[in-house]
Amino acid sequence: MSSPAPARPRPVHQAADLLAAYLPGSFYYSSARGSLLADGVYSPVHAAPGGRARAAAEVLDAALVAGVAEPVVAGAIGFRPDAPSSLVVPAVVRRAGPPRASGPVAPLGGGGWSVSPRPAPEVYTTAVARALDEIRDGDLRKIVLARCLDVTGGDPVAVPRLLARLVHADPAAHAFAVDVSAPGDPAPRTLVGASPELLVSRRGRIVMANPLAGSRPRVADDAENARRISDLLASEKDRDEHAHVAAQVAEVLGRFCVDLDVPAEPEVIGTPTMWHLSTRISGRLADAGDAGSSALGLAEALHPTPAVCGVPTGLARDTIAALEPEDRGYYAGLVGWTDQDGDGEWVVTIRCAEVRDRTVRLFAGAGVVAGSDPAAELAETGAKFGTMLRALGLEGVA
Ligand SMILES: C=C(O[C@H]1C=CC=C(C(=O)O)[C@@H]1O)C(=O)O
Repeated sequence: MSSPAPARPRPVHQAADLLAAYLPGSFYYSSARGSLLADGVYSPVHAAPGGRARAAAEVLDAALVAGVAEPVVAGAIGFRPDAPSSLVVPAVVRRAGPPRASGPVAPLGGGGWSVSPRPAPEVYTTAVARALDEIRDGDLRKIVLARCLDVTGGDPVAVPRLLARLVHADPAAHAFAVDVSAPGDPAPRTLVGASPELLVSRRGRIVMANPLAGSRPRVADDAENARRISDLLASEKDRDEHAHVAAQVAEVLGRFCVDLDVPAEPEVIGTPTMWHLSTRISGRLADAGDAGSSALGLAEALHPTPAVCGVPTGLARDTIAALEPEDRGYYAGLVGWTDQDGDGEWVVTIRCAEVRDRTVRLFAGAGVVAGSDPAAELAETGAKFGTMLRALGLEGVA
């Protein structure tokens, strides 16, 4: 019978070195909690939705016995229940502190970019109008409708530089790069982004979530930003959109936690491109020993929140399938990591893009409730593309 390998001292790494060491094929994740770079595959984790946390716990146990130092399960899970996932226990994991602001990272170069919205803007606004009809006439109360922007350059996209520009633009964001290539793909595919939305994090018994919904674009002028923040806080429509998400996240975490703290009022948080209504929810796990309450188990229980799907969930998911012509793939899913203690961090896969060779497919969605305006939702999704467009050096094209 094999026995666990003896513990080795954890090597010390700098966050900047991990970012510099990232290459396509690696898994990179950083946030205010720390940075993680993982390489190679000890074992993939294959399981159906709802069974991933248990499967992950089993593979982590096996990895520990086989001598993988401080193993984690890392990767991404797509939006739909039948969407692909790319979860692995990597062979080597390096960790460091949170990234810090660095000097500017040089632009990607290349030039000759072409930009195509998918679907055409008027198809998106028509879908929003149809969703509003469904809300008025039926049981749908909220739905998030998304669209894409395909950006193609003259040369293969330098994913490490794109990731470094995202981290530099907002070191506090949940930045990620995950290999999501599937067998038979003609070129490797990488999911890359900087999400502001913490789906769930777990540290020991303490669980946190930060649902977001309700948005205004951020601008350069301080006085105008102050106006937008007070307008957002006062907007019935945005508060309604937000309340659906906060309530569902609190309800799900309430099944796992004691002492759940749910602030009664949302606050506003900012990214370099957007302002959002935000609720920071925290709780203490009742049973921290069960695989179902690992960070991945909690993330699976929470997904999809009404920040990316809607209310009621099943009807919203069906309506999204009927109204969105492009497949979401990994967009609006979850990305993150969980370790053998069940600790970890998972974020909602937004403000992201899938890179394949010379093409970058950006995704953005907007919550639709009674009172939404199709043209305003189109503009909001355009502003949300800003995170990735800035990193590509293409600000203002959407
Ligand atoms: C679905 C997205 O954002 C979500 C998160 C924050 C605010 C949102 C909103 O105001 O609609 C969305 O629910 C996206 O960026 O693609």
